[in-house]
Amino acid sequence: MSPTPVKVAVTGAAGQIGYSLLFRIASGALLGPDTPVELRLLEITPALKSLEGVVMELDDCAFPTLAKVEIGDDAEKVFDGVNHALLVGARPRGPGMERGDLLEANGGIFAPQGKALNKVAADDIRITVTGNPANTNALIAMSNAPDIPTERFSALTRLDHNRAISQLAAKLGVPVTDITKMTIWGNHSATQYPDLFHAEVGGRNAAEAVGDQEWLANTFIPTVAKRGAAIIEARGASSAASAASATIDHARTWVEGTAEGDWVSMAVRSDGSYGVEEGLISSFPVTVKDGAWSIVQGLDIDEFSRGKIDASVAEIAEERDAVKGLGLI
Ligand SMILES: NC(=O)c1ccc[n+]([C@@H]2O[C@H](COP(=O)([O-])OP(=O)(O)OC[C@H]3O[C@@H](n4cnc5c(N)ncnc54)[C@H](O)[C@@H]3O)[C@@H](O)[C@H]2O)c1
Ligand SMILES: O=C(O)C[C@H](O)C(=O)O
Repeated sequence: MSPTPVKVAVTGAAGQIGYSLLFRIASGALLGPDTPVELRLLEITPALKSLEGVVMELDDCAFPTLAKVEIGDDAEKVFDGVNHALLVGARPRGPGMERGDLLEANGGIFAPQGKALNKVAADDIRITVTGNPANTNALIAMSNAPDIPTERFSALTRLDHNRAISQLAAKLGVPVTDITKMTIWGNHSATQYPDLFHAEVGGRNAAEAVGDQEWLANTFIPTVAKRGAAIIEARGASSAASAASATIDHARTWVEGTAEGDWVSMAVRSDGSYGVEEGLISSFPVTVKDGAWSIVQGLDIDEFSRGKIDASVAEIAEERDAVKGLGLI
């Protein structure tokens, strides 16, 4: 095992996602069985007692890869020297709420956290925002961390990506491992666009394999895009274990890279690719190599896809304008 632990910060560590995420990270699911991990857990003061209980449980697992756990309510202390920051802590959506309702409540969390990361994180810091509205929270954190390269900020659309793979696999009766090149474009919200025109099933174009535009437009897309709401409706609480799992998938791909001939979905700062306004945090198909992501270039976007991407990006721009109005960026 390598001697120096990798420092992984998790915010909202006493929450629902945290309760699944921490045990996965500690057991090596993020960085593998040979890399010790030091967990740095940030919570608000009233949640620290509950977090102490979670730490007792982490201790009781005796994970060989867990080198140390530190907890606290001071972002500058918790983020000191961290290599990965998984920003989960935010107020989740309740029944009937849209993600936009969360902008103000959660925006105030991500500006100070961006500032703290800017001040004390390690030089190789990589930041993944899971807390909603994830794209805009990532923009807020990024805008408040001028010394951290913008490509180190990302927001989670891997859960949507995984949901899209799962729905497609079920429709075609194939294993999820047959599906490659899935893309989620745009916002982690109901406007997101899960794209089957570039996905492949066993090497064959997915939209052609489905051969049913009606299903694609009126079942597949809304099922994936509204899955978060369906889970809230069914569970009375937002997705947690699947969100934690996707957060691990996202951060692990960032470390390990994408498989040859495949890509993943990540919400990252747009460089203007595919007509997405530069500077917005939007989901794209990306490949990852040596710890750096690149937006997949050269995909043909037809009129149907263009309309869907534009609608979701327009929503991200509206959120950007709203947080600008609130002085958060
Ligand atoms: N991007 C995605 O795919 C995805 C999926 C599921 C959930 N989410 C979002 O993740 C977030 C967390 O969900 P959850 O179910 O774990 O919620 P939760 O309410 O169970 O936990 C959130 C935790 O964050 C903590 N917190 C609040 N403000 C904080 C701050 N300033 N610093 C540190 N911690 C803080 C709270 O005390 C709480 O323990 C929500 O915003 C939810 O909507 C995103
Ligand atoms: O939809 C939500 O508010 C929760 C989460 O973002 C999800 O997609 O499950």
